[in-house]
Amino acid sequence: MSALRFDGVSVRYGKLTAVDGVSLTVPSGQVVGLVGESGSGKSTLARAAAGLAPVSAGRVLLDGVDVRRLPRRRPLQMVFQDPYSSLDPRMAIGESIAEAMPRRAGRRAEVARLLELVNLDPDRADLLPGQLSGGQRQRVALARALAGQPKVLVADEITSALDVSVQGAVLNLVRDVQRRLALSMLFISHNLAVVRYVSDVVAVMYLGRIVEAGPAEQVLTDPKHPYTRDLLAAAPSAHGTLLDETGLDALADTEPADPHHPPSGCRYHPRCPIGPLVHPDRTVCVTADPAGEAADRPHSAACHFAASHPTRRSA
Ligand SMILES: Nc1ncnc2c1ncn2[C@@H]1O[C@H](COP(=O)(O)OP(=O)(O)OP(=O)(O)O)[C@@H](O)[C@H]1O
Repeated sequence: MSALRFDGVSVRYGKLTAVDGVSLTVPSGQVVGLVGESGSGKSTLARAAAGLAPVSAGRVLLDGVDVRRLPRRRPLQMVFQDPYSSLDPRMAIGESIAEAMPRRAGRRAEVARLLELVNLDPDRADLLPGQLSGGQRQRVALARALAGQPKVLVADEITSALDVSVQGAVLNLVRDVQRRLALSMLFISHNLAVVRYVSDVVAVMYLGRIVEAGPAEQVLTDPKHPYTRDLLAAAPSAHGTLLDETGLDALADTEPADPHHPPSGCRYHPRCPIGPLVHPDRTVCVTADPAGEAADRPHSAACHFAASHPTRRSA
């Protein structure tokens, strides 16, 4: 089992800081669900873990080792929204899986074992990805990721492009495999119900920063940060079934955030229902960055006034 740690990680694309000084740990054998609106930096953080995004500050550590120093066949593998990003459409699925294996010996048997692990018939190893359904292709992408014998999986919106009818099955499979192999997993989804279903810990991202993190149930039933509360309020089905759409993007009746011009102080202050919009004396929200408040406590929120406002549960 291995822990993945982001240690003050920033990623810049030109003048845009997509990820800004993020510190977050994915503990051994646990699932950390990462949520936030589109453009908050979730995929960029995931890509930084896999060495696919340019880290301009900080480090990503796997068991204390900088991921930039890991061998090419990394103990960290990614599964993406679109399985075609890891599967060659002209290559038989068995070959795609075999190609990702560290050793040549015993590949055929290992391909069969992996196909069985993801509930696919090993006799279908000669099919091309285009001959499978979307859900089956995503199972193959998972098998290919597992072929690299990872310790950590990074899953980025892996069910979002699938038919609603197969999302639950793929999700169950991923959760089952994660538990069986005791993998550590960073799991990204815009669907709060999906994140709740698989995650031990939930981290909430806003404009490149983690604004709240803690045990999944606590964050989702007793959110501390006004942004998390607004997200949950905009997603009434967060506690509903897996198949409900949660509509994270429906949040803003206020001005959406512009990552090119992040606000001063707390980045949520122009939209915040407990900030200077409503309490003009709360100038600290405009002048001081509350990032320090989100230290490595079990349940932390980067907000100057989180403590002075009752949570939903106690309200
Ligand atoms: N390769 C890139 N070059 C320039 N800007 C990028 C690049 N990748 C991402 N960005 C920008 O970085 C910010 C964060 O994007 P990112 O895709 O990480 O967000 P996200 O939370 O995953 O959103 P989504 O849910 O829509 O995928 C956005 O403003 C995006 O436009």
